[in-house]
Amino acid sequence: MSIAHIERTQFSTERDLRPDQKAEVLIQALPWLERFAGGRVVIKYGGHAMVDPALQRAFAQDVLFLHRVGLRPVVVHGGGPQISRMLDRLGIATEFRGGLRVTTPEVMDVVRMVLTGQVQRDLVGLLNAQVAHAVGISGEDGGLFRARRRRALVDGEEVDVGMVGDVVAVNPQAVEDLLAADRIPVISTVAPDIGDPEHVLNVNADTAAAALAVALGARKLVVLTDVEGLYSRWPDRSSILRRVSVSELAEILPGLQSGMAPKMEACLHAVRAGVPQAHVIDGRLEHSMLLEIFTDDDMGTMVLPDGAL
Ligand SMILES: Nc1ncnc2c1ncn2[C@@H]1O[C@H](COP(=O)(O)OP(=O)(O)O)[C@@H](O)[C@H]1O
Ligand SMILES: CC(=O)N[C@@H](CCC(=O)OP(=O)(O)O)C(=O)O
Repeated sequence: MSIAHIERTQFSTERDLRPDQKAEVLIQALPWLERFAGGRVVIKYGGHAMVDPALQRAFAQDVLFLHRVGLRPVVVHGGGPQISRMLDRLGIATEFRGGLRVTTPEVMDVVRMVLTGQVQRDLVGLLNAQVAHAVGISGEDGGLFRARRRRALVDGEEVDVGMVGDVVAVNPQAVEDLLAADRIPVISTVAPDIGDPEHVLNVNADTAAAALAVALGARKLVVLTDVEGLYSRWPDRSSILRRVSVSELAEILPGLQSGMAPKMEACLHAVRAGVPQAHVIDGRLEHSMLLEIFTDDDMGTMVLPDGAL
C-alpha cells in the first residue's frame, strides 16, 4: 500500500467527524480567512507531488477554494518526472548534477514541450473542469521571466549543466493583468536567456516560484513536494524541522542534497527578499495546502525571518 494511499485513508476518516468537530474546523479557519483575505499566495506544485490523479484533483480543489474565499493563488508548476519520462520515450539520455538537469539543446526542446505543452495544459484543464478561472502562461510570455545561464555546484566544484538558468528579472505585469481579471495564473518556468533572448533556458521551478513570489509581494510561498518537509538529518524521519529561521537555514543549506537544495534555497531567497513566510509541505497528503493555510496545525517546514520564530 502506498504512502499516498495510507494517508488518504487516514484523511477520509476525518469525514466521520462529529458535528461539533466539524464546526470547530470551520471556526478555526475564520481568523486565517480574515488574515489572508485578498493576499497573494504563490504555490509551487512539484512534479513528484503531481503524479497521482486523486492528489491532482485534491490540489485543484484547494486552489479553487483559495480563489473562492478571496485569496489570490498563483500556481508555478514543475514537471521533472514528466520531462524524464518523455526523454525516456524518445530515447534521449538525461542526468542531474547538483539537483539540476543537464540540458542540451535537444533536451531543452523536450523540456519546453512537456512543461508548457503538456503539464501546464493538463493542470489548467483540471482547474477549469468546474469553473474556468485558470489561464496558463509560460515564463516566455509578456516578458515574465528572464534568466541567466548558471552552473551547478557538485562537491564544491562548479560544473556546466548546459542550457540551465536562474531567473534574474521578473516583469509580473502579465500575472498582474490576470489577477486583476480574477484569473488563476498557472505558470511554466521556461525563460528567455537574458544574454541571448532567441534562446530559452530551463529554470528550476522552485527558484522561479520564489522570484515570482517576491515580485508579486506574495503573503506566502507554498512549495508542495513528496516528503513531509525538511529533515535536518535526512533520511532520519525523526529529524523533521517544523520552523526554521533564515539564518538557521543558511547554515544548513550547503549540506543539503538533490531536490531539497533548490527548494530550500528558494524559500531562503523569498523570505530574505520580503515574503513573510515560506513553506515546504507534503503534496502526498490530500488537501495539505488547505490544512497549512486555514488550520493551526503545523504542516511541513515553515521558513520565517530571523526574530519571527
Ligand atoms: N534534508 C532533506 N529533507 C527532505 N528531503 C530531502 C532532503 N535531502 C534530500 N531530499 C530529497 O528531496 C526530494 C524532494 O525533491 P524533488 O524530488 O526535486 O521534489 P519535487 O519533484 O517536488 O520538486 C525528496 O523526495 C527527498 O528524496
Ligand atoms: C534545471 C532543472 O532541473 N529544471 C527542471 C525543471 C522542472 C522542475 O523544476 O520540475 P520539478 O519541480 O518537478 O522538479 C527539470 O528539467 O526537471
